[in-house]
Amino acid sequence: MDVAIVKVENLSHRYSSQWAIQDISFEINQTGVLGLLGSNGAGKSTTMNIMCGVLKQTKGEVYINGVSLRDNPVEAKKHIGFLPQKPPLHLDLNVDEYLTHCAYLRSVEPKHIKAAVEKAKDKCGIMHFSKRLVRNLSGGYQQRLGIAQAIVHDPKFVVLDEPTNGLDPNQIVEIRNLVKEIAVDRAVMLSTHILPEVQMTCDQIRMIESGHMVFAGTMDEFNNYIKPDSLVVLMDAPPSENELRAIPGIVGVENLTNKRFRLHFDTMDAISEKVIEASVANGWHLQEINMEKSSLDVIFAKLSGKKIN
Ligand SMILES: Nc1ncnc2c1ncn2[C@@H]1O[C@H](COP(=O)(O)OP(=O)(O)OP(=O)(O)O)[C@@H](O)[C@H]1O
Repeated sequence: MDVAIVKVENLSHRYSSQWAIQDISFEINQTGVLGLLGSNGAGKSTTMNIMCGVLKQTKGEVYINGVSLRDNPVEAKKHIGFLPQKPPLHLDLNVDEYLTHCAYLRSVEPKHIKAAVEKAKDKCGIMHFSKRLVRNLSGGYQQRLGIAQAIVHDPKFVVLDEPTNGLDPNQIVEIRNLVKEIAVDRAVMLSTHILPEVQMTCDQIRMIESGHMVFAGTMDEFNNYIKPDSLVVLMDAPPSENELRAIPGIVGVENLTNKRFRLHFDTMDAISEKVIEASVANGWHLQEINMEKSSLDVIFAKLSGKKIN
């Protein structure tokens, strides 16, 4: 069986007397972007810092590519790249000097450093800035450089802490695309507060609240965490509300505007088909039919308030 890229086992951490996270467990088995969500103070940074080997956990284990971060930190860290919220840039070095320094710190073999630097620059679209001082790069290119330093040693696991923070809208789009690109052949864990960013970038979601894991699943599962219970329909020749209420599965009808109705249902079992069939059979001239899904904000709020057992 293939070894997990990351395995987190019963991770708990206490700052003085206060538990910041408790009993967090999950695995990352595939490449792609995993979003780590949670309100302020939920425990995301604590979890990420432990997973990057920056903070030593009170309890539990983290394995990176099967290597224990506690027992063999040097070996485990060869497989980890990290871009903290504040990129660790050396403003007085040029791009090549800085990346060479990072590759050296990351134990890339000296004979492979030049190629590793070129590859990271190429991946991050900063080839043309090789000799530019880091301080003279724009915010977006500094962030690209931050990502380049996180992948210069070609790690299997990369952690990015709010990588689009402080960027302008164009730079944000570019960095999101870059994050998706680097996640093609490695696992990327992304912490962000921006829910549309999560939707656009992430394949998997883990959500922490008050130090506990409250959600673990795919982006689709997160999107559908709150089951829809209504449809909005537009009909050119609508029947009475009573006739709509008589469709099997429909339990309530709201007249929204002229010819537009919200239909509440109790079970999703082929409900759209039932409405369409009734419309065709009775000549109601159905023009539009849309399932009403909860927004990410509503799902996030519901999970944030989830009771911890
Ligand atoms: N160095 C520290 N000493 C004591 N308590 C800490 C320390 N760092 C974090 N905490 C506490 O641990 C809990 C989790 O904090 P953490 O920074 O991991 O949350 P977070 O989800 O990353 O929050 P944010 O989104 O605001 O960065 C919070 O209650 C926080 O106050």
